[in-house]
Amino acid sequence: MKENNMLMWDETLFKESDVFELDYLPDYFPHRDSQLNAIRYALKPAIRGGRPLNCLLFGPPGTGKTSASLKIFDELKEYTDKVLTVKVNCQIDSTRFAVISRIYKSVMGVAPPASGVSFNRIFDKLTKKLIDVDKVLVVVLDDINYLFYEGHADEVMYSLLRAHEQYPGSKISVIAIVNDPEVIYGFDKRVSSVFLPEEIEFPRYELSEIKDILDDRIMRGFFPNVVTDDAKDQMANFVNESGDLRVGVDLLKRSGLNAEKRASRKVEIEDVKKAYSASRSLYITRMFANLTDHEKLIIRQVADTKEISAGDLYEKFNAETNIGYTRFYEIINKMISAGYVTADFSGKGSKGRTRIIRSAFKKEELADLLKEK
Ligand SMILES: Nc1ncnc2c1ncn2[C@@H]1O[C@H](COP(=O)(O)OP(=O)(O)OP(=O)(O)O)[C@@H](O)[C@H]1O
Repeated sequence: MKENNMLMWDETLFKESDVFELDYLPDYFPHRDSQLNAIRYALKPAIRGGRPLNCLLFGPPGTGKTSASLKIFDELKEYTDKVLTVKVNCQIDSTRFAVISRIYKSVMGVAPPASGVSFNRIFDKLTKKLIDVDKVLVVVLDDINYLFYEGHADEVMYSLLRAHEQYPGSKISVIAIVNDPEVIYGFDKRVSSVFLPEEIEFPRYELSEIKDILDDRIMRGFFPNVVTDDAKDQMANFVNESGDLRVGVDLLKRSGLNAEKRASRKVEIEDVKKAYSASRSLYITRMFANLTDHEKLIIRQVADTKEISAGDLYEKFNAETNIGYTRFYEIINKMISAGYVTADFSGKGSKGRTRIIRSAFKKEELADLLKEK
């Protein structure tokens, strides 16, 4: 009898669609043991009621920084009730008042009044509560770079990290999450002298690691044998272009939905290819939002050409910004290590070997983002 490859109306390929949601915290969290151990070590003093060490988790997008901290929070809560944990998404809460309101709400169980009350009043109530109940507070400031844009980073960090000076007995520590570790050089001295974080790097995942993580998600999320081997390989190769696991999780979901749309019982390579442009544009939009204006300009200048020598690019960049060679090289090297541009040596240059820079993005992929600038 011929196998029925068509899906009935009430059938689905998804066994557990929650595992493809971005806030899903996976049980299986491989290839991050050293990072998880480093966070455990930093938070250990909290178990004895002490103030934990501060941490700086850094690495490219989608490398598990947020998930790793949340997993350790879960572990910690199983161990002790001495610790309160809060995650603040600084892209959403990007002012001192917003950050403290978020923490207040989590600790007190109610939001502070939206107006007519000062930061100091709220902070005062919050810290007194922590002292009263004798709890340690660990705050994750996710995407902390967003606090710098309007100049709130120092005030937020200062308030949290020096709280014990004003309120003896309060114990607050911070886990700052960021793509680019250079962010710590942006803090003012009063903050950097107390932040002194454990720096924990989250490197890009390798292809074999991506495959391993995606396989586990497929096993949990889809019914058996739904995703073909070709489709799996295609997905892993796509994710490997950016190294961003978030693209992978999104790709799995969209590919499954594409297959269902065709009423197919299998997720095939065509479903993955069709899904990829939406998943990739999600990645590019997020990547772009995290760049400084100078970095955006370089990305645009490289994408405008098929390829450009490093010297010519410097001249174009310098003409618009007046920025010198050393800083230009720092920015370009950062863009290379993030994988946003590539650099190959060519034998051609008039002064010997020259670096040829190419964009990792097509001009069209950036067009909408660049229009906003
Ligand atoms: N080692 C891993 N095992 C399983 N899933 C992972 C792993 N690393 C990342 N993921 C998944 O990838 C997605 C992105 O992870 P996460 O948000 O923790 O990354 P991030 O480094 O904090 O990203 P960003 O810098 O963009 O905020 C999540 O859905 C997460 O479940």
